[in-house]
Amino acid sequence: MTRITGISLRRVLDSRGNPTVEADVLTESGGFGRGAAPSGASTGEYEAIELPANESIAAAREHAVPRLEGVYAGDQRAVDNALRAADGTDDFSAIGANSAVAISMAAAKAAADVLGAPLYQHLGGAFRGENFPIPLGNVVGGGEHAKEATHIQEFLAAPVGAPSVSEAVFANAAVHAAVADVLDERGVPAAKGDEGAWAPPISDADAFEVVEEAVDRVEEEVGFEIRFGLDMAAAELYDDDEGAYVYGDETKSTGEQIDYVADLVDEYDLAYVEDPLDENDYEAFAELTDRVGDRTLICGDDLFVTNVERLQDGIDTGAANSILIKPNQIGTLSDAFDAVELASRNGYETVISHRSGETEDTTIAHLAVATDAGFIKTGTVGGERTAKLNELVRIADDAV
Ligand SMILES: C=C(OP(=O)(O)O)C(=O)O
Ligand SMILES: [Mg+2]
Repeated sequence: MTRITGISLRRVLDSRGNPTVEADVLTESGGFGRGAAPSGASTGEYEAIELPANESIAAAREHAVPRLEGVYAGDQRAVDNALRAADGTDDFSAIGANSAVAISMAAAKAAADVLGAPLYQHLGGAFRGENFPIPLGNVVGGGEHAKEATHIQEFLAAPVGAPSVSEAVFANAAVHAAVADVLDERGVPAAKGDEGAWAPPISDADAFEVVEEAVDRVEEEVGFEIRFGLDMAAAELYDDDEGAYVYGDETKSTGEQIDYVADLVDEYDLAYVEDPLDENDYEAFAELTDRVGDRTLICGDDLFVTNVERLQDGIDTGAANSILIKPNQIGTLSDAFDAVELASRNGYETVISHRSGETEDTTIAHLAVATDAGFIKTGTVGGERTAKLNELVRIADDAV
């Protein structure tokens, strides 16, 4: 029933207005699935390769589509193995991770369609957990996502005490609105960055104050615990030649960066810190995790790039206690699942994530529920972000 009979690939717009790959998968019994690739701006050095959309589409049409016809979409590993075989490299540099992930997600949706199950149920199976992920909501940001804003890439609301997904999602939106109020009261104008977070021209130190104030206001209003966290995207701050982290005119050695982050964790009771150190520095990650890993999540994004080999290195060295999962970093849903499984087996928390360039695709909301992930990071406002957040609300409401 789920045998693939056709795959169409096309260029569509992503949220930055750049071309990205969309895939449609059809099965012999009329099943249909559509997936679209997201795209990063602060990409990790070890990610699978995204090709220009038209090149990726041409290569996938030539090498992947003929191999996939006849494969069962319901057998996700067979689909993803066929994608890997068609590509022939270990980083999807031949057909592009953008076509690969779009097809991988579209096949999963086509199979779910045939089976008459919601995607999270198809991916997670009958015995998936009953938990829902806590959404981490980007409310202030800069770095590679906005010019003339904070050096730290993302300040993320974390509604850890929310009684439901819906209340968590609305709490993050309220923090986003409260940040606008606090900035307004301080006379700070703010545009928005790539993910819809406010991108004010203020120092990182001021941003901590603004976000703390906004979180406190909303916490009081909703009556449950809201903390916040960061994505420091420190590989973008790290200068190899200087051997230091560069914050405008200031620099910090690796030791100073570890002290800085450890102090921030304690001063602001941070729930989460993603990529606090350079993507090549497992040792520094391990030192920081040793210091604060008992009271916060130290998450590897650029460090692990959803790659089981890099995650295993992290497990072996004690680097981080959590992993960001971005399917397009590795190219297929099977690879993303393998990373989740290895993480879970070793006590690492999993955070399913969007990219800064997104589409209306909602696969990651289903993936987060299917894998019983503790968190999902998919923005706060903006159509390409609310597409996932609203899908999460629908899943919780059993209305997909
Ligand atoms: C979502 C992120 O940004 P990008 O997609 O630009 O890598 C991130 O770094 O976690
Ligand atoms: Mg990141």
